[in-house]
Amino acid sequence: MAASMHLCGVRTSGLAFNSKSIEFGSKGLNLLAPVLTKDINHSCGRNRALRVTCEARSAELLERKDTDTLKLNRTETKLTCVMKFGGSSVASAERMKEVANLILSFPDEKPVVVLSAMAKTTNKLLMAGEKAVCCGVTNINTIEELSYIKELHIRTAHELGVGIAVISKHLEGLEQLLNGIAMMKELTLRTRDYLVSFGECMSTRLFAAYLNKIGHKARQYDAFEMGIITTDDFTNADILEATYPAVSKRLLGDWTKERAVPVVTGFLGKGWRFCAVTTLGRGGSDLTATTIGKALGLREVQVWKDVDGVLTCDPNIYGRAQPVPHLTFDEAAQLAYFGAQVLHPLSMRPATEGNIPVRVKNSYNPTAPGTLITRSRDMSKAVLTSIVLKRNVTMLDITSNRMLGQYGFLAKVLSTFEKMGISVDVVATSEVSVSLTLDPSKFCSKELIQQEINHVVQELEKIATVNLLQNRSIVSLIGNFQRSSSFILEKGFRVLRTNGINVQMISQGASKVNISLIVNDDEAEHCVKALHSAFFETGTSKAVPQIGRIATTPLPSRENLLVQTDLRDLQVV
Ligand SMILES: Nc1ncnc2c1ncn2[C@@H]1O[C@H](COP(=O)(O)OP(=O)(O)O)[C@@H](O)[C@H]1O
Ligand SMILES: N[C@@H](CC(=O)OP(=O)(O)O)C(=O)O
Repeated sequence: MAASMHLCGVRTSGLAFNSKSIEFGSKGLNLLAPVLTKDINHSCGRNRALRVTCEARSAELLERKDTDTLKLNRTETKLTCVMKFGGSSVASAERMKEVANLILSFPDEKPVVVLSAMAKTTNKLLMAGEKAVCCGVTNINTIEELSYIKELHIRTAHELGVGIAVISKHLEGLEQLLNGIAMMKELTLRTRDYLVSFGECMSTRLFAAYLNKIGHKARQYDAFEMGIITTDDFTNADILEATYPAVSKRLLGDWTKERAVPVVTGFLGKGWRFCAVTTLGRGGSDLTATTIGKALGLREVQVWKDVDGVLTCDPNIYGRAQPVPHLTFDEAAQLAYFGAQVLHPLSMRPATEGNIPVRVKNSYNPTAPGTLITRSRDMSKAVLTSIVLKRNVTMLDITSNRMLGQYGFLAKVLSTFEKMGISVDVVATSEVSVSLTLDPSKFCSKELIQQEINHVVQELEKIATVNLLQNRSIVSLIGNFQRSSSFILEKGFRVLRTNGINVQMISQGASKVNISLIVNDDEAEHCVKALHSAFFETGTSKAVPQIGRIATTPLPSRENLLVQTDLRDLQVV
């Protein structure tokens, strides 16, 4: 067996598997073996033939007990942390220079740098792609977003003094791709991912070239050639376990040979089956950062933004938002999941698994302490931590036509969503009815959202009466509900009643760090402001006047509030 094989098309010691063949390199066998079963489950789904082949080869792999295992001793690495800079932090040549200075101002840190595309680039690329579909091949150069992207990157190269050679191939490639889209008159999800990848590929090349120019050795990496292996879910791919050893081997291997700062594209990966470029969902560079942090077992992951850390609410909704000094992984994950744009919803997963602290910092204000996210924190004085708003949610009230047993009914309802690939955010049940919310932003196709919703309603109407309620918002309160739920609810509902806001559902997660309220979209911002004023601007958010527990049984009538739980940590009462 060859010592060096292809890992999803990437030349590396390890394994390659696709729908037709699976091959294993002699190096890295033991390293990859323990993770393979998880990846097989994740990726093969119901493809039985593929699963059987994968499992057979996995067993063979484990039996061989190859002694030529790579010794990737974590303690040998001098790489200390990940520093991830978002689009706002690398928006211009001037910002890139500031970021370079910032990195150099920590001489003891040996960071892996992860960058997003320059601000606005991803949106402009997507817009250019949409326009290319219908503008005709001869009119590509009239797409103003293409001109904007070219102009921005060429100007940045000049201002950094690095010459445009580092990005000229990508600029040409981008134009060719848009031509192809115009010719085909279609933009598939796969092409969309390839299209947006140009943003990160160019920002990292410019930045690495600049570091080299100022005498600080740097090496640029495309994540999809570095071992970030994902599912093939274009536009929303999930990281596979095989990523960790592959990334570790590649980065540590190179670092051992030459101490050059790795500058890695955020947001991107390589789909395991088709070997095509994938993306991790909008804001996915945070997930790249924590994935690398876990892969290398680093001391800390820093995500540098344009705000002083995670704030008590979205500053775009309410200007009086304040930084939250300390959060647990669980709190941060809930906050991100329920819509706080500041962190990617899945970014806390690798950090939690690897127990790697995450620090959210402001690249515009580096001396601000930021937010530290760790496994645990002193919760004795914590009450409410943050308020998050997720708009444009659809709510369904589903009542059984027949008096089916609750378990059978619930199973049928949920399997309808499973079959249609629609994820449910929060769910509430009583004996014969279920209420749940759907997040339209998670639907596969923006154009088909209404069609998909109508379809799901039609399916559910075969077994139930369905009431569709659109234009709802989820207002999530993140805090210490283990200790002070009665206080938060009592105070929160008083505020809502005084402000005439009607709450239509309540949801408490089993992890006891969040309660979500469903309100009308047009009342949601007012709701956030009123709650923020009451909890964060009167000095009561830190004091716990009473200790209480929330009842988790549904209230008797659907006309009343429903107490429920979100599906990810379903709590049975
Ligand atoms: N609770 C919150 N705390 C901090 N920022 C928030 C919050 N909710 C929304 N935001 C928004 O998230 C932005 C930062 O996230 P993002 O745009 O992904 O940054 P970057 O592109 O630099 O990674 C902030 O500018 C802010 O407007
Ligand atoms: N450029 C991608 C990935 C990303 O993470 O960006 P940012 O760090 O600027 O949110 C996006 O816009 O979604």
